[in-house]
Amino acid sequence: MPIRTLDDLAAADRAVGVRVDINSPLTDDGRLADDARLRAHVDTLAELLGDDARVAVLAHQGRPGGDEFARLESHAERLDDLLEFPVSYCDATFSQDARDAIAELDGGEAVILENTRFYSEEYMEFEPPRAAETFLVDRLAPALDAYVNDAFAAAHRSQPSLVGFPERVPAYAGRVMEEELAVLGAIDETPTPRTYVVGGAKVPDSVMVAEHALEHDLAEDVLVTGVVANVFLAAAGVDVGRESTAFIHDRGYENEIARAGDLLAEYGDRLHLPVDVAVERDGERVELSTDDLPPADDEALLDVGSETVAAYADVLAETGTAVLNGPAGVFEDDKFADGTRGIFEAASGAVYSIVGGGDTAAAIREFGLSGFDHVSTGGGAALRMLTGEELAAVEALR
Ligand SMILES: Nc1ncnc2c1ncn2[C@@H]1O[C@H](COP(=O)(O)OP(=O)(O)OP(=O)(O)O)[C@@H](O)[C@H]1O
Ligand SMILES: O=C(O)[C@H](O)COP(=O)(O)O
Repeated sequence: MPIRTLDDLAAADRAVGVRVDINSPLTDDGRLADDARLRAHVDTLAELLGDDARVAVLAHQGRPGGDEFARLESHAERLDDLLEFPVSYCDATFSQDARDAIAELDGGEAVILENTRFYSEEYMEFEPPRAAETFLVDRLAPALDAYVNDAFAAAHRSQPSLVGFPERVPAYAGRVMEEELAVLGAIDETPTPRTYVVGGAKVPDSVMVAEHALEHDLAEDVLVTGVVANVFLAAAGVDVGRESTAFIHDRGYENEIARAGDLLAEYGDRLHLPVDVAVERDGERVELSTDDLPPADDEALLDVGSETVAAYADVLAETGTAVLNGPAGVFEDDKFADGTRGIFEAASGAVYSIVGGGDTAAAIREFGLSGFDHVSTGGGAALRMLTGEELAAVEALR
C-alpha cells in the first residue's frame, strides 16, 4: 500500500504525535554536541505547526546504560530556537502528565515528551500488533488524533514508538522519511555508471552493501577503504601486519575475510583495493605501498595512501552516481584524514552523490564539503536500504 504523507493529513487543531530521530552526540556534561539531526526535522515540524497542529514529539536518545542515555530537555530548547513556533518540554512520556501536556497545547504549539527509552518496553522489538499493546502506545494513542513517523534513522527498529502507533491511529510519513525513502529506494534509477565507496569500521554491514551492489549490478565499481579495505587486502593474501590483523580478530571479523575472498573471486575486476596505506611512525604519517607490507609489528593501517586516493578519484571522475558509506581512515586524527577528505572530495564531483552513515556525514561536516545531492540522516537504516532490506517502521506505515 502506498504510504500516506503530510499531503494527506488535515492537521489543524489535531493532536499529532511525531516520532523523530534526534539521537545526537552529547558533550561530557550532557549538552547537545551536534544538532544536525534536529535541523533535519525542522521542515516536517514547521509544516505541521504552520497548519495549526498540536504536536507531541516522541524521540529516543542513547541506549540504556550508555553514556549518551539522557533527558531531552536540551533537545527541546534547541528545537525551540530552530523553530518559529513555541516548543516546550515535558519530563514524562505517556503518563497523565504527558497526556495533560498534549491536551493543553494550542494549535501551532509543540511539546517534546521525555526519552522514549526511559521506558523498558521501548528498548524491545515487537511485531506491530503487539507493539500496539505496550504501555507507551496503549496509554498515549488515545491522546493522539494522528501519528507521523519522520524517524528514518531509527526505522530499522521494530520498537513500540516506531511500529505500534500505526495500528491505533491514522499514520503518515514525515518529510524526512518521505525523502529518504524516495532517494534510497530509487538507487537503481540514478545516473550510471555507479560507484560505491565502502569503508568505515562496521565490516559485516559494508561487505553486505558491496555484495548487494555487485550481485544486483547496482554498482559497476566498488572502491574499498577503511577497515573494510584491510579485510579485503587480507582476503587478497596481503599481510596487513600484526596490529591490523589483531583489530580484525578482536572485532570478530575473521569470517568477513572469507566473504571478501568470495567477492574478489567473483567480481575482482570491479572491486578496487588500495595500492598504498598510511601508518603512524614516530608520531608521523608514513605511506607504504601495499607491495611493501607487512608494516612493523606496532604499526596499524590507519588510512589509505595518496596513490590510492588518486586511483579512486580517476574512477569517481567517470562516475554517474557515487554512493559513500564509511570513512576511508581514522579521520578523527588529522594525520589520517587525507584519504577520507580526498576520496569524499572526488565523490562530491560525481553527477549525483549519496552519503549514508553517521560518521560519514560527520566527516563531511568536519571537512566542510558540499556538493552532495543527498546526505542521509540514517546510519544502520540507510545501510539496510542499500542492501535491499525492508525497514520495520516503513512496513508499519504501509
Ligand atoms: N583503518 C582504520 N582503522 C581503524 N579504524 C578505522 C579505520 N578506518 C576508519 N576507521 C574508523 O571507522 C569509524 C567509522 O566507521 P562506521 O562504519 O561506524 O561509519 P558510518 O557507517 O559512517 O557510521 P555509523 O554506522 O555510526 O552511522 C571511524 O570512527 C573511523 O575512525
Ligand atoms: O543513531 C541511530 O542510528 C538511530 O538513532 C538508532 O539508534 P540505535 O542504534 O541505538 O537503535
